[in-house]
Amino acid sequence: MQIQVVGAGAWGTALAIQAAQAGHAVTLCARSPAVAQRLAAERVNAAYLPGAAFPDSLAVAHDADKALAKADLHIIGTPMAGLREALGRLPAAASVFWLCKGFEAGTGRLGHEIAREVGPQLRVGVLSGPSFAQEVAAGRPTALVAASRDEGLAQLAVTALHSERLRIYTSGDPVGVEVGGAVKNVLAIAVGICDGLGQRADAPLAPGLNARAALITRGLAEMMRLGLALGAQPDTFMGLSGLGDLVLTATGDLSRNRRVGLALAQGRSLPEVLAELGHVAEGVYSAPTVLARAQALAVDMPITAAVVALLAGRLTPWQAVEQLMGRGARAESERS
Ligand SMILES: NC(=O)c1ccc[n+]([C@@H]2O[C@H](COP(=O)([O-])OP(=O)(O)OC[C@H]3O[C@@H](n4cnc5c(N)ncnc54)[C@H](O)[C@@H]3O)[C@@H](O)[C@H]2O)c1
Ligand SMILES: O=P(O)(O)OC[C@H](O)CO
Repeated sequence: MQIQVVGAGAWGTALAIQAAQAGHAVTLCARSPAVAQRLAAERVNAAYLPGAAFPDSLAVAHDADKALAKADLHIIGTPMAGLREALGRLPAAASVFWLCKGFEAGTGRLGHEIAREVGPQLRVGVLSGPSFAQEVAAGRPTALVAASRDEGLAQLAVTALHSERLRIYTSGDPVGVEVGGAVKNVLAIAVGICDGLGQRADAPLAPGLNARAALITRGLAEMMRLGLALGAQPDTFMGLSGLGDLVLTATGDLSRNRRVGLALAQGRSLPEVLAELGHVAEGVYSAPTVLARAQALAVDMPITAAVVALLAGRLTPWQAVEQLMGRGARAESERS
């Protein structure tokens, strides 16, 4: 297969390497000609994925390269903020998967909603699941889910990427997979804040491991409530893109979203933390849109609401703990 990967960040680069190792003709497209030139010369993406050498079969190009219109499969590895533009540049009936996890800031759209607006004839799907780019690039065992309403397209992702090191499961519920990927990032910030407070020597009454487990579990309940209101299937949230990715991102220190939360708990400012991160932390940009969509559907998301207020500087980490712990009692299984 001819595969085009647009977006040469950590994740786009890792999957381009995987697909090339699986024997496909892969072109990794960087945003600027200068970056494309550097990647082609150095054969490694030192800025975003150091240490992962490019296989010989991996070509590098600049986005505008016309030859890329011929690809059998397009993979968009930009952050959510670049998805609309990247979709808009594809041929009308192209087959495409995106890797970004979030709601579009401003419009509040999920990827499949953007695709419906930008390219109604596109064959579309989302690839998600618990996956740190560094581990995938190093060939460490990983499982992902390729979700599309077009079963043939989901199988195309299997053909492109499935291997002994990277299992690709299929799903017919792109809405559930997208909601899981977007909301887990916000929850990972919350768990990072919780764990960060727990690490502070000056805080004997800080939240600990019990609180972390409670946040993950009640966060999953929030994710499901929003997903069901948006038309997702409940089982999806127990799968790789729901519970699986939530556990990985909330507890794994490779997570950028978790690291944002850990740093905020140490009293650092958000702009300072983001400047140091050097990579995208989608939860920061998605949190307000997750909350806005939840509110429009009368879905209660108290953890998300606390993260939004905290990121906006309206709440301190300690006040967020007090606010969440001070809520009235309720049944565990309440659906709204
Ligand atoms: N890194 C991971 O482990 C991982 C795993 C699974 C999913 N994801 C998701 O994949 C997406 C990309 O993440 P990443 O880790 O590769 O990001 P990254 O921060 O490593 O790289 C981002 C890349 O996108 C480019 N970029 C930034 N803004 C852009 C825009 N508006 N339009 C086009 N390109 C833009 C940057 O130049 C850079 O090449 C995110 O939505 C992330 O949540 C990441
Ligand atoms: O580093 P994060 O927090 O963006 O998470 C990366 C992946 O989404 C984990 O599956």
